[in-house]
Amino acid sequence: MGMTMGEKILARASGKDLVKPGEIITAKVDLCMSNDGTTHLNIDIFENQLKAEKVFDPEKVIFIVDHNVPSESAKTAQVHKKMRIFAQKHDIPFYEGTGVCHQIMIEDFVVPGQLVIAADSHTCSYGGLGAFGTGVGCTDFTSVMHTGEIWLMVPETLKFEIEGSFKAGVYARDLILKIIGDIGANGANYRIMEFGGPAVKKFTVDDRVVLCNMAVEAGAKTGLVEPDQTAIDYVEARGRHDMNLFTSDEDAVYEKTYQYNLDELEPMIAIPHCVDDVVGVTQIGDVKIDQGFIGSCNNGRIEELRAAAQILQGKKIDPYVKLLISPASKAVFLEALAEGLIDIFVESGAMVLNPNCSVCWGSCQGVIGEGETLISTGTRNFKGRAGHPNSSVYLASAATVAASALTGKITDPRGFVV
Ligand SMILES: CC(C)[C@H](C(=O)O)[C@@H](O)C(=O)O
Ligand code: SF4
Repeated sequence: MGMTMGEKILARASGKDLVKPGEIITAKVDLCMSNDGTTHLNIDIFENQLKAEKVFDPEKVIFIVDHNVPSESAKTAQVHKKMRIFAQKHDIPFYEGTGVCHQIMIEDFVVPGQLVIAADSHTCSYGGLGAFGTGVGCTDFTSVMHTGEIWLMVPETLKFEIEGSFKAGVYARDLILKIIGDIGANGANYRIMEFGGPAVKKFTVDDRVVLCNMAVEAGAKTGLVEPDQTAIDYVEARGRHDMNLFTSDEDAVYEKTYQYNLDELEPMIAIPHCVDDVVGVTQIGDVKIDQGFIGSCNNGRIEELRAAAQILQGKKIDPYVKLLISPASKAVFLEALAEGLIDIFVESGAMVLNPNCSVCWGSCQGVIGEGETLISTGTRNFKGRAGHPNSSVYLASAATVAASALTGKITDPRGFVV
């Protein structure tokens, strides 16, 4: 019986030839990462409860300040200071204010075939490069940081076979929203979502990351795309050459297979307050907005910024609407600057912010008030996610957010793209 690529990654990490769903393994971790959402708690557990002296490997533990940066309060400044001191003491890579943690991991660390554990739920993003990334809580993370090992149950795998090609104005973001809407927020609980088929083979790494990043919003343990030349080129261009290219066997066993055709896909919107409450833009009706946000680990990369710039070029946003744009990393920001995208955003009336979690996290900048409505490229639209408990968040693609900022209400971007 064959194995899926996810099973192969876990077999390698646990030193076995074969693993099966349901089996409990002890695996060696290739990298682990923690951000300012919870690292202060991890440090407390590490120092005061474990009384640990050293991290398992200073080259494999990464701290990233991205959620509340620059700090908006003395309390978060203290959290960042604690991270900085620990990182210096243990001589581990430390990033502050240079991008959303997952984007930095993808740009600077992850290679196909790795097992990566991080104290953040969207660690599943690394499946875009063919790596098994998964998020854990503080106690599990602290133990990984100390021992370099973790126990895991091997998940079942769901296969998503994608064919066709995107119509103008429709993106990978719309596909993942559609999938989550169809299978539900618990539809992939503790499963691997493996995305494949002829369409995905043609996807860029950015698009693959968009799919895998939101796997956790369907409850998945991770999302994966088979690594190929596209993934190899991405990591080799960034100086990383040592990798394992695991692909699924012909006779691998999947719990279920789903089929999607991109030719039939329209721009999709998740309506408040659940990520799986998804409708097509043509069904949305008249929804006025107060603010738009383009950014996050799901949709703040260069391809999404290009899509937004194409729509905003030479136009002005609605004078009673704010549009906030935060490139996902310093590298993305510099690329956007070089391509003239930042000029287009600023000329349109948008506010361009430093790379960080920003409005997606809803506690640092661009917080919305009572009764306000946000349309966002972030990952979640839970009640209060972007600010006041009585506010509303709609999730959509960068193109839909840009088109909506121009008109002041949720708008189909297809009328704006060529
Ligand atoms: C702060 C962190 C623990 C959290 C997560 O795990 O996802 C955050 O990144 C989020 O998106 O809600
Ligand atoms: S951008 Fe949003 S989803 Fe991603 S890590 Fe930050 S807060 Fe979490």
